[in-house]
Amino acid sequence: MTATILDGKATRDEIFIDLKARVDALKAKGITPGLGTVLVGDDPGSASYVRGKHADCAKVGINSLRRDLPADISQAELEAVIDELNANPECTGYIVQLPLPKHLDENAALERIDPDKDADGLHPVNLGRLVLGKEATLPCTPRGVVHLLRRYDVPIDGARVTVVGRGVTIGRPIGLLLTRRSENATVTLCHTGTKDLAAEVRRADIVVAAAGVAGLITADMVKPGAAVLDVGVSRTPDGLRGDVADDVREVAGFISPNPGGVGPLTRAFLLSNVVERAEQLAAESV
Ligand SMILES: Nc1nc(=O)c2c([nH]1)NC[C@@H]1CN(c3ccc(C(=O)N[C@@H](CCC(=O)O)C(=O)O)cc3)C=[N+]21
Repeated sequence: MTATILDGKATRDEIFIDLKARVDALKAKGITPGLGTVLVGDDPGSASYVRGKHADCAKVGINSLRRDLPADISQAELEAVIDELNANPECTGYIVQLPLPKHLDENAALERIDPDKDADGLHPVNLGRLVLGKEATLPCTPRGVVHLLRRYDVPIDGARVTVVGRGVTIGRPIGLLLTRRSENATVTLCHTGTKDLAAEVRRADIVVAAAGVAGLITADMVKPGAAVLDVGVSRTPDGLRGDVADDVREVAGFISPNPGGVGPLTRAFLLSNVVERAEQLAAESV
């Protein structure tokens, strides 16, 4: 058996068609959504991700607000830029690109973002609202995972999901989405303290690999027919590698590759969060 590919780029293109129509409708009412990015320093990887986000904005008609800051900026200077975006009516939502240089206090910076402008959905207020089941801006990568599964009709209700990795962008929050009544999955969260990772992965109908360890998930660990989403990424001497070994596609029923899987959807849902916020503001102003 060869797995069906969960195609993140094709799915992203579908989402963009919908977003573009919604942005056009907002523009007809005199509202143009704007996505801000705050990039500190000149890490080539981070710069390339930020470029990608602005290229996506251009595709759907969202304005871009770029704030590119030198690596040696002080905490106070960074927070002044955050305050400016919080106050700027052109900015519907924004992100502070992570990681920040080590001398800066990342949590203090993230908490200073206006929760209503938190396009990542990673502000403590939004994560707290998600835990409480209140309306919240949802984190982009978990939204991407759920959307990709639904797009390819992978059953989620009642499924056993094993998540590998406890990072803030995906591992921690994805269980909060997948265990809502609307998804109804049973989720196990594995990490470096897990005693028998292979056994936990082998029981899963859906595996979300987000550990950032190249090739961690091997074919012998995967239940035949399972859906395997490769979300982790590592820089290796051979280039960028995902968490999922190549031969898993001979066992899995569905696989989301990396690159070309969840990554493009993370970016699409960043824009989606901005468009949703602009629609809320438009509804409030009538
Ligand atoms: N505040 C913040 N929010 C983030 O969401 C955030 C961040 N900081 N810091 C870094 C990570 C990484 N990340 C990626 C998003 C999309 C791709 C992506 O689209 N990748 C393409 C390949 C790269 C490309 O085509 O440019 C793919 O998987 O096919 C990758 C990585 C978001 N992050």
